[in-house]
Amino acid sequence: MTAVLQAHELGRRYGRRWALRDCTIEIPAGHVVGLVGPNGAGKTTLLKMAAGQLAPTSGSITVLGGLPAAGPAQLAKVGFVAQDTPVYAGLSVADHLRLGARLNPGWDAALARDRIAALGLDPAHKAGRLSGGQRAQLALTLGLAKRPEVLILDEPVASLDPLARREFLQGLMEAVVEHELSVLLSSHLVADLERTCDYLVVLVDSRVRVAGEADRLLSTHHRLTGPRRDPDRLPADQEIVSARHTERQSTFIVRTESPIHDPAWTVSRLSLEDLVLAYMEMPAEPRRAVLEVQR
Ligand SMILES: Nc1ncnc2c1ncn2[C@@H]1O[C@H](COP(=O)(O)OP(=O)(O)OP(=O)(O)O)[C@@H](O)[C@H]1O
Repeated sequence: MTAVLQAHELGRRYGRRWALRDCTIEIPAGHVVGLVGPNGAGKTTLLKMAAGQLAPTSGSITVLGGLPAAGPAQLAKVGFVAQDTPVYAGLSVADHLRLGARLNPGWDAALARDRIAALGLDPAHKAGRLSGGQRAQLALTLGLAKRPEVLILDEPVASLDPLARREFLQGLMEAVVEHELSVLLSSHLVADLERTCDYLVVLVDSRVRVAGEADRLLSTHHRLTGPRRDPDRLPADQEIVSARHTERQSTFIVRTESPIHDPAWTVSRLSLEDLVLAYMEMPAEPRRAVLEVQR
């Protein structure tokens, strides 16, 4: 199956500063992919390169096997909803749908109309008078009605309250199931991604720290708690993501494919949030660095 996004040593620099560097990644199609990382990590930079709005400084990127924005066919396959829910304040909801129909050859007018009705939005309402949540829903509707194969959403829920956030993500999940599309979505809030995403990419300081299917990441990462131990005495196949020590006790988060039999450890599973936070806190050059978990 063609990868939804494939990048090889991809990098983007602004002046002398790298916003994204050495990004080598292959994300299979058919997932809801969460791109997570703190402010300034490089999420928007990666998504804009995938959408063809920004050219790489180095390396290469393909989306569904094609170069981003390489022509009408590629443009039709990829929907992009930029940060801050881009709608035109002076245009009505109906105007937005007309514009969408004009600009997109594969426009699904029935989908757009039905979704707007289901959301209870008045087609005559000006977008500038909609709430943040309603604007986000309008932008999502435009992205979905284009009927892309992959929908890229940059921080779609950042400005929404928890209820609007949940409604937005629920609507997105329903659309994913109904239209069988892949989704790439960025957020700095892990809790949003926990319910929504089945594939995760963690970006910190312009580098990919870890990437992989959520289930697989969860089954290969463990928290070990036990008597204080030097990290160098852990088996070589246990890659250390984080280590904390008190005078008597050590707690490690490790990644390993092998079962852990050491009776000295209490082994516990991680939540996705624990896992992401551990990678966010991981120093850039840890002992036995874990850079990527890819499948
Ligand atoms: N147009 C630009 N000119 C100069 N530097 C930029 C530009 N756009 C982004 N950067 C820098 O590149 C880095 C990555 O930015 P990017 O917007 O990709 O991060 P992000 O992870 O999306 O952050 P956020 O969560 O705050 O949206 C940051 O240090 C940012 O300051």
